[in-house]
Order: sequence, then structure tokens, then C-alpha cells
Amino acid sequence: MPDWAAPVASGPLDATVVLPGSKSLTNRYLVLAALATERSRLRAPLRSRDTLLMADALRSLGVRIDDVAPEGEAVGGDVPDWVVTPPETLTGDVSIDCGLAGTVMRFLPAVAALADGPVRLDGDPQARVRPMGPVIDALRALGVDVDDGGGHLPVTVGGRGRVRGGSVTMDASASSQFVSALLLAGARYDEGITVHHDGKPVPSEPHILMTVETLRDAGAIVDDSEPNTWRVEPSEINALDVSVEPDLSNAGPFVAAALVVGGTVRVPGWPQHTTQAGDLLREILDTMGADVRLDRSGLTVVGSGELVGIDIDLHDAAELTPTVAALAALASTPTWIRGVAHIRGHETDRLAALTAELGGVGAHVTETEDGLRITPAPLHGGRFRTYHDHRMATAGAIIGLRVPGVHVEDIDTTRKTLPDFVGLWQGMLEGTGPVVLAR
Ligand SMILES: O=C(O)C1=C[C@@H](OP(=O)(O)O)[C@@H](O)[C@H](O)C1
Ligand SMILES: C=C(OP(=O)(O)O)C(=O)O
Repeated sequence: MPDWAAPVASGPLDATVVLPGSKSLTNRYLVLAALATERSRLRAPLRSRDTLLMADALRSLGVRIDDVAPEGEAVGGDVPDWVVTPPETLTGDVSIDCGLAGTVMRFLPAVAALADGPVRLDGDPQARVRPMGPVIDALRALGVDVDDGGGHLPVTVGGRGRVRGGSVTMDASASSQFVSALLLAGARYDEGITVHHDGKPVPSEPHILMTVETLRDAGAIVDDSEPNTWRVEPSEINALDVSVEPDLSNAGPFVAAALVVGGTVRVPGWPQHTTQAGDLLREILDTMGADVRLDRSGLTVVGSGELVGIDIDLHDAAELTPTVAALAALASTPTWIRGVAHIRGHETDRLAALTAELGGVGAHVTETEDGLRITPAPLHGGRFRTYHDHRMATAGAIIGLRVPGVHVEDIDTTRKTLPDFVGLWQGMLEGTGPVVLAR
């Protein structure tokens, strides 16, 4: 596809942007609904590549997932709900496409172990280098047969209808998703699951809390009272009836735009309390110069077009790094992003990609052992490569708001977590009132 000419903002923004549902919540709810005793309803789920892959994967395991018209007025606009009907037993002898979705490739092997036959998982070529070893080794330690490509996809899980479960120790320093995977399926293991982490600190910990809270919502008993140990008792999983919060990490580029361009961006439905790591954006934008207000109507971010750098450890909210790095490249003072060494194993090596692409448009970026240092420099147009990474594409869009001539490669890569990024972005720039995305 041709490169996308990132639009330059012509004046201060005045936009209300309705963001689709959270990827992380949608995929957790789908997994739990697939393992539940009864039919569940997911309201305003995200429909993007990652969640459609999850839904398709579960369908191939015998789960029924139907579109149903939403009732009443949903925050997410007119998005069909998903009604999920779990099968008696998950069907084996199937193949699953994980695309490039970390949540699919890490969560599903732990679910597939409960199927009544082998489950083959593979994904995009880029997915075959993303780390999976700790999940595979943990399943083996729990008595599950797994064939793998040396700690990566492709993986075949020898489902036998049940899993003994018990206690495992793993090194989850490369991804919190390794822990979440075992916890999500673990209530259905005969002995439940206890996961001990042993290694450098686990990144993106709010995502583990999200897993724990969604499990508790489904009636599971989870003990997370000790650091680096999580215990899920064996139990049935109750049916869910949940509304999916808007995806706060995906809101990042939009609220960042208020800071870069000046003006106001509002995100209705921003939760008052949430386990989403993206909630840290409120603090980040405030520190970088925005006026940020959260009330019952949602989040309002007002910027002047002037922004300063930040010194921040993003270990807990690593998926925000591309957005913060793009903002930093436009800031008037230096930025230091720390604590994110593991994002070398995200959709692409994000530290290398951000160094190359922000550098390619003139930014002064140094890659450190665990992050990036970015110092002010005049920026210019150029091609912004995206490496199949949705958040690289949105980082390019942020730069393009102010810098003419930024051409973003493969803007459609944003479909991984946003069905229509371009429409939403253009709507925001037109600032003609509420932008509601058809999902
Ligand atoms: O469990 C999840 O939904 C996620 C966990 C995090 O992964 P890492 O722990 O690999 O950073 C996050 O970055 C990713 O976008 C989504
Ligand atoms: C790291 C990310 O995704 P994934 O769920 O594929 O790990 C991300 O969305 O930034």
C-alpha cells in the first residue's frame, strides 16, 4: 500500500474522540467467557485484528461467538455486543492464527491445553521471534505436551481435555503476558495454578492486576497478596456481563495531539478507576505541559502547543513508549525514558525502531540499555517506517501533526488494535464535533 501522508494540523483542536474498547480487556473477557459455565455478554468489545483473531481462535476451539445488537446507549457507539457460548469441551485438532498478537500467542496455549486434541498455533513472520519460552516451559512443568520452535511460534499444544495444574516458577521479565496466560486458564486446571516469578522485575504489572480483577469478576478466587506470586484456586468460571472500557493506550496519540497542536481533545468514557496501564497518560501529559481533567464525562486534555520533556520509568506502562517518544521528539527540553528493555520483544524491537525512525526525521535519539534519551532538535519530513507495529504508525502520525512531509509506511498496521485509525485521526483534525468510530 502507498505511504500515508500524515496530516499537519492547521489550528488548535476542538475534538471529542470516542475510542473503541480496550484490546487487553476484550481479549481477557473473551478467554474467560470461553472457559465459563454459561453464556456471557461482552458490551462494546473492540473489533480489531487482535481481538478478531482471538475470537476466531476460540471459535475454532468450539466456542460460539455471535454479534448481538447493543441495548440502550453504549459509550462505544453503535457496536454490536458479543454473546459467547462456551462448548462442553474445547475441540482439539485445530490450527490457530495468532497474527502478531501477544495476547493470542501467549494466552491461548494455556487454554489449548484443555482441548481434547492437539492445537497448532502460528502467526505472522514477526510473531515467530516474540518470546514464548516461559509459557511453554511452564505448561510442560504442569504435565502438558508442547512442541515448539525453540521458545517461539509455531507451537503445538497436546491438549488432553484436562490439565493437572499446580505450582510453577517462571521468569516473566520478558512479558507480563506469560503470567496472565496461566492465571486466565488456571482456574480450570484440576489443582488450580500458582505462578512464582523469579527474575528481573516483571514489566507491565498493571496488566497482571487486570487479569486478577477480571478473574475475580468471573468468580475465581485469586491470591496476589505476596509479591511475584499469584494463586488461582480451581473453580468454575461464572458467566460475564461486562462493558468494555475504551482503550486508554490507543487514546494516547489523540490526547497527545492536544499537547502537540494546542487546543482541546476530550475522550468520553475514560474510567475513574481502571487497571489499564494507559491511565498513566494523565500524569505524563500533565508533566509534559497539558491541562488534564478527569470527571464523570471523561477526560479533557487542553494543550498550548508548547511541551517539555519528561524523565520517566515506563516499566509499568511500556506500551506507551512509542507515544511518549514521539511527544519527546517535539518537546523543548530533553526526555529520558527508562525501564523498557523488554519492548525489544514487542511487535518489533521498539527501541531500535524508534531510534531509527525518529532519528530519520531529525530527532536526536540515543538508545540506552533500557530505554531512550531524546534531546531537542529541529525535525524535518521523511519516510517513517513502521515494521508492522501499530504504535510506530501512530508515533509517525503524532510527528506529522507539526512536521510537514512525514510519510508513514503501512498505516493499515494500526488495524491491529484500531479498526479505523485514519478516519478517527482525520475526524479529530476536522474538529467538527464528536467523532464516533464505526467498529
Ligand atoms: O496482557 C496484556 O494485555 C498486555 C500486556 C503488556 O505486555 P508486556 O508485558 O509484554 O509489555 C502490554 O505491553 C501489551 O500491550 C498488552
Ligand atoms: C505490546 C503490544 O501488544 P501485544 O499485545 O501484541 O503484546 C502493544 O499493543 O503495544
